[in-house]
Amino acid sequence: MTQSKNTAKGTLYVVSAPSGAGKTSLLKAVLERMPDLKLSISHTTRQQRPGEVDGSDYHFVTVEAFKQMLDEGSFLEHAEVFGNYYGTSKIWLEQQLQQGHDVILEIDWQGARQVRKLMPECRSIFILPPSQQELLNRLTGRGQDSEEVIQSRMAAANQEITHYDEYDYLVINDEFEEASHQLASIFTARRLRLQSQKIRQAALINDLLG
Ligand SMILES: Nc1ncnc2c1ncn2[C@@H]1O[C@H](COP(=O)(O)OP(=O)(O)OP(=O)(O)O)[C@@H](O)[C@H]1O
Ligand SMILES: Nc1nc2c(ncn2[C@@H]2O[C@H](COP(=O)(O)O)[C@@H](O)[C@H]2O)c(=O)[nH]1
Repeated sequence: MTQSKNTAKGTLYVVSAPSGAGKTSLLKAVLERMPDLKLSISHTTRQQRPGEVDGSDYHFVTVEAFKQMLDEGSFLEHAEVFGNYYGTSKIWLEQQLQQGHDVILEIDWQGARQVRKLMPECRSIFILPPSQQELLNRLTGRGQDSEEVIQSRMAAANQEITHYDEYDYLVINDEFEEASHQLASIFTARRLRLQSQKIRQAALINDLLG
């Protein structure tokens, strides 16, 4: 049986949240449970944080290299966030989706808007912290940003949060385990759709049907 072009494709997910809300930590926990999900690694001009690995957390590039990639049309979307450039590589993403992988983009609301316009079939998820005070606690507790950077991220959080209702799903990251289960359940539910199961479970279904 030949699969139609559309059904063979993976699902694209866009995940956004104010800085410090916990999206990286939550996605890491979900990926441990669902290792076949693919997380896109963005290019950024921001400074590498202690403990971050080039090519794993981000592709850290110079402003010149970023602008060259932009001129060459290498990015699906890009944005300036907190004074640095961030972008999603187009080629890698297209290959993964074409091969049927589900891919997650961890990007800001500006990038999410661009992706929704280009790929309206994507599904988007917004993550909120339980309160402003807890967001500040998390940014401070992470211990990786200066006081000045933390203050600018708190100010930007108010702006980012106003965009929550542009997304398909909303997860409140209060208790970590519960939020990570909720996030995982979004990916799982989509995989259980009949059209998706017909592809994923083709061998089993064929066997049962005889
Ligand atoms: N539910 C939670 N309860 C308590 N602490 C949390 C929770 N979720 C995440 N954290 C902590 O909050 C801090 C910020 O989390 P994380 O780095 O994942 O945020 P982020 O949204 O990815 O931020 P950024 O956009 O700046 O990368 C980390 O120290 C993380 O361990
Ligand atoms: N539009 C895009 N936004 C991105 C991308 N990669 C990350 N981000 C967002 O930037 C901020 C800051 O992240 P940080 O790791 O420097 O704290 C956060 O909101 C990310 O979601 C991207 O490729 N495009």
